[in-house]
Amino acid sequence: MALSGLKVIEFAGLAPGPFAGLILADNGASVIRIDRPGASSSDILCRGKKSAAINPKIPSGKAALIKLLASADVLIDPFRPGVMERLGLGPEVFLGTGNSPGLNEKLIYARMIGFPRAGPHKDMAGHDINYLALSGVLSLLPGTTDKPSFPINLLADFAGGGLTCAMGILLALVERGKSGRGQVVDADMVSGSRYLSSFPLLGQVSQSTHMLGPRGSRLLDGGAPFYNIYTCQDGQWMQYRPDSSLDGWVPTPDTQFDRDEWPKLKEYLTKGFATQSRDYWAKVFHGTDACAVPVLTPEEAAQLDLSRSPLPVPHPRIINQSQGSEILKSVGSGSLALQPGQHTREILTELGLDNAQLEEMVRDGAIGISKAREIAEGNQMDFLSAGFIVNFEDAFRHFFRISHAIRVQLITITASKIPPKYTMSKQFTFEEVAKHNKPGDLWIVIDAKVYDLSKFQNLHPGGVSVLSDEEIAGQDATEAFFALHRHEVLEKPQYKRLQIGVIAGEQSIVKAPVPGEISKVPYAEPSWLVDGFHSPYFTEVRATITTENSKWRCASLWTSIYTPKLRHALHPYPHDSTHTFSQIKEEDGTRISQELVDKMTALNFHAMRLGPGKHLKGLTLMNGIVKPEEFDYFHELIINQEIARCGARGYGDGLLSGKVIGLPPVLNFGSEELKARVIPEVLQGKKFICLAISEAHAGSDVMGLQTTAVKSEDGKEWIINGTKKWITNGTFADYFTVGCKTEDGFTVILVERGEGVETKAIKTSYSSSAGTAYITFDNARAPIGNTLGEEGGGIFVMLSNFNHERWVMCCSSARAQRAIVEECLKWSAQRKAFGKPLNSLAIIRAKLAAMISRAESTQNWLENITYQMCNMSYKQQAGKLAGQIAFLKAYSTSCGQETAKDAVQIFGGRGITRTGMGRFIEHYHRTIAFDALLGGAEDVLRDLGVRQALRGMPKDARL
Ligand code: HEM
Repeated sequence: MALSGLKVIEFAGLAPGPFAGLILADNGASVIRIDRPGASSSDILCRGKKSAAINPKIPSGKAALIKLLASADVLIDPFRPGVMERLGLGPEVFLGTGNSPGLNEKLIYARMIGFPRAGPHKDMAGHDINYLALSGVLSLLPGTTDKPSFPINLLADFAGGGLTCAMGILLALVERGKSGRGQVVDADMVSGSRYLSSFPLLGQVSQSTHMLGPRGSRLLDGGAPFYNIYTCQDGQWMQYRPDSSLDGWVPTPDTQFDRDEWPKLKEYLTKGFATQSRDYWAKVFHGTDACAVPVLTPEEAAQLDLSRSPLPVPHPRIINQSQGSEILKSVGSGSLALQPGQHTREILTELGLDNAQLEEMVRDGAIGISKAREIAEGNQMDFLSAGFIVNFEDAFRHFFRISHAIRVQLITITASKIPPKYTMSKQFTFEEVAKHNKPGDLWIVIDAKVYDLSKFQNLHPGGVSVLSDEEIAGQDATEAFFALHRHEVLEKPQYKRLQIGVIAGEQSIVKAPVPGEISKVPYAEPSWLVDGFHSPYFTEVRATITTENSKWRCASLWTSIYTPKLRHALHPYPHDSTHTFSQIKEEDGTRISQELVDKMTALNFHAMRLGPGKHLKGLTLMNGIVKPEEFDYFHELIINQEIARCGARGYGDGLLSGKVIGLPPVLNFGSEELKARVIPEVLQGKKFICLAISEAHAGSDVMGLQTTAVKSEDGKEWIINGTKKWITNGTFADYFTVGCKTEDGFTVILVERGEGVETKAIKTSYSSSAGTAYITFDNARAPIGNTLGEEGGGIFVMLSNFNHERWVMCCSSARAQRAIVEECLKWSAQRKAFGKPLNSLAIIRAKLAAMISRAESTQNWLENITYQMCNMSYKQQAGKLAGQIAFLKAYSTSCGQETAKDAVQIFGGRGITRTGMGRFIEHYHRTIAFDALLGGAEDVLRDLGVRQALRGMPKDARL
């Protein structure tokens, strides 16, 4: 194609810039749209383009953009004057100035703005209608006598703007072919509209008679009866330059240009056309030179188009560019939706950036990587789901490959796209459904709802043959469906739309899980949340809060997280209601947004995660649902368990787990000055902190750590050297609570991010949403006042911290096991093997029994220890509970590992598949190893517990 090999970088903007890019893409150019990370896009002019989400305000993002532009042919700048310059991406950077060379002097730097760049309106915001108004063209357009009307946004945005800009780019390319140099193309919509309107504007200047007179009286603005639109009998219109006669007054050939006769001629034509339908008149005039044609709808126009496509095809056609396949291929070469960041990884990898660099850029907010794979899969599934126009193009592309015949049929279907044939509440009988039992006319019933899969069948990820099976097509496929799909499949908008009605007199029985609702599945909730059960620990006061646990989730924190509006703001790419925020984050690995951190701050969530204590004084907790002085470890237990409920392990840690383990040493052992400075900003989510103990050299063995801290000559600072590994939240932390070897032994020091501190991401088996880091301290400095506890007394600081940290892990582990129990109970009931539900097999029941027992025993032991914590001082806890908690931690994670293993056996292949029925099992099985290591490996902890017990043995104890 004409522009093959041309690399175009288009900064995302409104209609004109994207249209210029579209013209280039349609003609073979590779167009990359640059979006802002986290932005959403409703741009439909994205056919054949790719998207990279890059933030030029972050240094690494800017560097990547410069690299990209240094190898590009064309840049499309849609911003107001000065924006690109302020970003350091102005034309001079690439094209050079008189004195200094540019980075890419072949670049064609196309600038598309509204008002002329040098005029008085240059800095004002505007839209098509404003540019048209200032161009002088709007005042010439038809309308009523007192004001003109405007042709939607076609004139300034597209004709005077995008098209003109594309023409400028082509001219510059021709020029570059001669000179070898690129240049700036300066296109503004006011000037473009004026140029485009040369005919009427020149007509005005030359005082052409056609252009004279008030609006509505001139040749081309509705004045002339023969340049007009007439309503026919059926309410449709004819556009007409006539040549006819009628009773009474009869126009003569001279009447046409006799302006005094125009009113009569108009009336004559108006009455005449109203006597017959539009299609009647269309037939009368067809094939004549009367210049009268019907006014078509876009769908009808599509039928007449050579391409037979409802999508406008690139034009003009260039000789040798075959009008059939080439054009259609280019129309079908992209979707009407382009996800911001969909191709970031691909584009930047091509540019030479490696995965580690990309990960780091994601964390820095320099780039956004949307879930391209899912989107690609989504596109596949989305085709034609309900004849929605946005899906049409993919469907078209898909079918185009299959056969011409189907393609034509498809166009017919989608051209009449809009009103769905049925509403979701339309009632059918099983007999009616049964008639639709063939490919192409295929309905099924799932849980009393009727789905029309005729258009979806070829796009079904499980294939078409399963759907056309005689036991499925036209039948009640509820059982077959739930054996193979999670319920949330039906909740996804693209599949929900397949529902065309319900079965009369039948009730749906499958209930979609509602976030925040208490599960009715046995053992899916701890007993104190289950109706009819009692607890010694969850008192009336606490129970109100806890049994309204769902309220906690629904009404406060979780609503903030899951509210669709917020979710949209936080995560702009499309997803359905059940594909929760946490799952998305877990998958894309980006860190939680500041907006979410702030929402949590508003509830004082960060403070509550540190347990009861002075730090809560004066705070309003959870919108006042619990008083600071009443807040105890049971409340904190609930918080920890609610976080675990999201079933996204890395994301859970990304919700600032680093603070839960990194801040207590400051809280309990920091100087007053340090506490006053650090604690408020961390609890308010303004700064992030992590605990940096483990190293490549030593993990559970803290005394084997090799990071050193020595005092500076003046004795005022620590100078720290060494490395730390597997540090949760480390990639984005501002503060590091660091375990160091010092002269006196082991000392804990608070180090601030600054010179000598470097962090980089470590890829682990869970999500990089957790910000797991490798840290290097290279002569990093910290004031002596940042010492936490005694010099050489670090082990004491850490021991008391370990208790809390391990207990938090036990809370999460108990909850996570329960979620797996629920999954397994549901799956074994709905999955059939050897003709019976899985749960009819004794071996499966034995596995369930073991899982339930493990989850229950972990929770019950946990509650007992929590009760002890509520009744002991921090110091007493350190002395008495270290062993208990170490045992529980080792027990719960070993239970978790067993449960993960059993669950995979129950789920079979699905248990190791990242999507579909077993996705939570796969996730748990993959990430449980973390829990078994963090806070001390299981064997180390057990041994610690026994040693503590041995120390407590009475000297006189004898058998
Ligand atoms: C509204 C109707 C249906 C929709 C929207 C639908 C959608 C899907 C989706 C999205 C998948 C991908 C699986 C996943 O990752 O979860 C899938 C897989 C599958 N579907 Fe369907 N489906 C429907 C009906 C059916 C029916 C009635 C059958 C009949 C047996 C069926 C059989 C399958 C099979 C065998 C797979 C592959 C499962 C696997 O890989 O484990 N589907 N379907």
